[in-house]
Amino acid sequence: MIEAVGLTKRYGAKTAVYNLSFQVRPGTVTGFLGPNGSGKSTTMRMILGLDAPTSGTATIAGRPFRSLPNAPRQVGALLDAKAVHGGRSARAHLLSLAQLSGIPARRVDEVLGVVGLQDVAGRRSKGFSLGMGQRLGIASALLGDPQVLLFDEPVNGLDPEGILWVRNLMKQLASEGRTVFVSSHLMSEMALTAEHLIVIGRGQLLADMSVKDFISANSADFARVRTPDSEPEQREKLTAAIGEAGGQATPEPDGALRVTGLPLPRISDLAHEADVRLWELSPHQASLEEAYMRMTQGAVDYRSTSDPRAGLQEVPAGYAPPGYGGPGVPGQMPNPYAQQAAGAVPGPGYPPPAPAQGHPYGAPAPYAAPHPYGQPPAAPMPPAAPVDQTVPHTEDAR
Ligand SMILES: Nc1ncnc2c1ncn2[C@@H]1O[C@H](COP(=O)(O)OP(=O)(O)OP(=O)(O)O)[C@@H](O)[C@H]1O
Repeated sequence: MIEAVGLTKRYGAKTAVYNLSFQVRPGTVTGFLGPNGSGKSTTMRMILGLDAPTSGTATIAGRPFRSLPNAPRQVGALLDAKAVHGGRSARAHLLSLAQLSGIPARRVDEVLGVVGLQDVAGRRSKGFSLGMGQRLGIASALLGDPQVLLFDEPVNGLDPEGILWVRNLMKQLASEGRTVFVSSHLMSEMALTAEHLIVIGRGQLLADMSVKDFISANSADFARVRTPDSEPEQREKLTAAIGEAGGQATPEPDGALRVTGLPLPRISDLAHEADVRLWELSPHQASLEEAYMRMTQGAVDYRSTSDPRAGLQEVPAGYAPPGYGGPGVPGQMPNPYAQQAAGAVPGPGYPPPAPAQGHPYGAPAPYAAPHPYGQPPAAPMPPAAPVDQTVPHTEDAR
């Protein structure tokens, strides 16, 4: 299990991560979502001991990464697929990692097979495509047959077949009881891959819940209702009738109404009673992408001037307040730190910097594993051989 408790990271005046607490449990794929610059990579780096938290802790199996015995056998990560010596072949790269971590050389060919790079294993990695580089990175992460895996944007640059392969691999790894924590910008992909989500915005926790609950909590099923475009008074009449009946009707950018709080038959009856003709009355269930955009619309740092979110409804109270104080979302999976998050309410611009807390492990160590390439993993990944106890622990190997 991965656990973050009160994790905070400041870079000078910039607060990249603030008071983040969550758990990533084994046996499921947990997606890590957040807009650009929201602190996902920083969080992953802190979990992997590559960055020292300003305050708070990040542990794996109860220990900080750097104090894990034989960390490369327990934790595998893909942070930056380009973190490979381009002059080395894929096999040589993996062999050097294996040797530094006391992993038997035969494991290299096993993971090359798992990621589908066996035919190009002798080629220098600088000639690899983005997707091949991703596969090599995934191979590095799998090398130690770890129980805990972190992947930062693993499908970056992959073609549809590669994306499907990564999806199957993540699910398979989780089904083997491993802890799989994966960040992605691709919501549709995350909806198909992850069962659980941790969503952050501007470094703070916005949600910690199942994909299903996230969608229903943030999409609040609604009806799309359309009245004749040329008769705006019909729309106004219906809006008033819906309001009197206890529903909410808000205009959509295309002129339709988004109605919540009333079932479809009731809306139909109200329209009939008000003598309003309907051109459309349809149920709507939001996608993960839509739910995500609603949840994070207040937490986006970088936004185009023609942002399609402009037309989205306000986030309901208690979902993503300006200060991102806490989840407070119906159906949310219990987060043991919810109380803490709810109490934080740091407001715009984050709270004043807390006194820096020395990190016991000093400077970052390189751990970034490169990426993979390959066919769908038909068979479970072969286990690595037992650890060779004669090899000294080299946790900084990666
Ligand atoms: N070494 C650093 N020095 C200063 N600021 C940093 C550093 N690393 C990250 N940041 C800042 O911290 C914030 C969070 O960055 P981070 O890369 O963790 O976000 P992210 O969610 O991974 O973004 P993306 O989805 O775009 O990769 C950003 O504003 C970023 O500019």
